[in-house]
Amino acid sequence: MRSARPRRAVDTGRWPAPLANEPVHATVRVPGSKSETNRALVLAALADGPSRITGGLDARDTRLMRAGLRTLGVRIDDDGDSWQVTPPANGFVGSGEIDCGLAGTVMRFLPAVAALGTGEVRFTGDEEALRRPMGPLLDALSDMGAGVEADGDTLPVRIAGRTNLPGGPINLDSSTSSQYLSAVLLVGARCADGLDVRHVGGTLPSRPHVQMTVEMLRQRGVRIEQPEPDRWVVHPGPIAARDSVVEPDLSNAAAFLAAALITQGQVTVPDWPERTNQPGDLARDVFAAFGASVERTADGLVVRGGRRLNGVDLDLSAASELTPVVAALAAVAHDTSHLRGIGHIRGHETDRLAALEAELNNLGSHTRQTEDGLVIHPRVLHGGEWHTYADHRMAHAGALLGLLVDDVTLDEIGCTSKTLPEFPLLWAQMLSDSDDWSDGRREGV
Ligand SMILES: O=C(O)C1=C[C@@H](OP(=O)(O)O)[C@@H](O)[C@H](O)C1
Ligand SMILES: C=C(OP(=O)(O)O)C(=O)O
Repeated sequence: MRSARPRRAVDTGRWPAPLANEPVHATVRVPGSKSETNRALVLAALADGPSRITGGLDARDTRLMRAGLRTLGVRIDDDGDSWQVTPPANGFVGSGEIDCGLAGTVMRFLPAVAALGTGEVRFTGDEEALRRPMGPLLDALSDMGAGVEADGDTLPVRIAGRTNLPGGPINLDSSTSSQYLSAVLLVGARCADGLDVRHVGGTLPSRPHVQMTVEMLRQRGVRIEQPEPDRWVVHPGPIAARDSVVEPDLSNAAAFLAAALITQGQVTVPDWPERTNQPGDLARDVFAAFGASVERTADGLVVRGGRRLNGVDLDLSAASELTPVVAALAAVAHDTSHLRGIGHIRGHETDRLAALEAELNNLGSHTRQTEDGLVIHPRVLHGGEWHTYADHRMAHAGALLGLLVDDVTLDEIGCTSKTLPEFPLLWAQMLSDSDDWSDGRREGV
């Protein structure tokens, strides 16, 4: 049954970033994790029966995932806050085109699913998506026995599936994105010979995301071993259907928590999980390094900004999604910051190292790219246009600086719909809660 839930209006176009008149004091509840939602959808589609997903994120990336799975023959019934996913009775029946938008999880995970089906599927996406790397995944799928046709190492690609995809031993260089590795792990159990995959090449980024894949597979009865740090063995067998509840998106939460640091205020995010594989959880350590107080309470995770923001020296390889928000904080800190281990984010929604260098410097910062990161020398910033490059996290970074710096305007806010269509609304609510809090405080004095 489809819900009659009204569609949210999505803000698009230019967006003057609101200035914080007071330290931000707010509680912000963020919707479900993109990474967990899209894994839960894929695993439900691969499972041996119907599964229900509750609290899944409803945003562009997860809509594209649902649309793509439907193209492959999966039935998804949307019932308000939860979705019932029914795998196709006779295997995936792909013939047609799947739009990946700008979603890394869609463009990497679904070709692996299509490799198990009959027919040929064409994958395409936004203009920016056509620059994101795919080569190592395409080589891996071909080594596993799928038919792969592409002009180069990027979208568009055609995948011709096989119902008895062999799988077996493969080498895969996942140093430019952990998503290739997650993609093959997700389908490994459904291959005739299972999968024995070795990561070969430079450093594997985003290890918590790989661990998220492994644990979600294990929760569904898949036998998966890691005999060496960079080798995973997935035994062939069914993936058990399982109902699941999605955690809040901690990387999206980080943008709101960072508002406490930049304004010396306090932000609470309810339902912060005790234990999680989301790399956004590393924001707790990152914010502490900047000098904030970070505390788990019965109300959620509470972050309080300190009197000054320290410069930081951080390897963000495990949690590179946090880079734009961290870079924004670093730009207004007291000392120079070094962000390392994030060369691969040149292949994210945009080249994030180049984008951050250009946009921070445009506001008066002294920021420079290195081979694998950024060096950010704080300066007094001034207003200006902040280009978002269709990148939701660039928008978060611009909004954050706009709290402190007068006259920052984002050229396009609609890109936040990728993982958080309600970003402008939640940001405005956070500020109006803060005004209420400071009015109450004044009255109370
Ligand atoms: O598997 C996932 O859900 C993700 C893995 C990471 O990709 P990279 O390894 O390409 O950084 C992360 O940045 C992305 O936002 C989501
Ligand atoms: C890199 C990101 O997204 P994607 O899933 O498209 O790779 C991100 O959300 O920061």
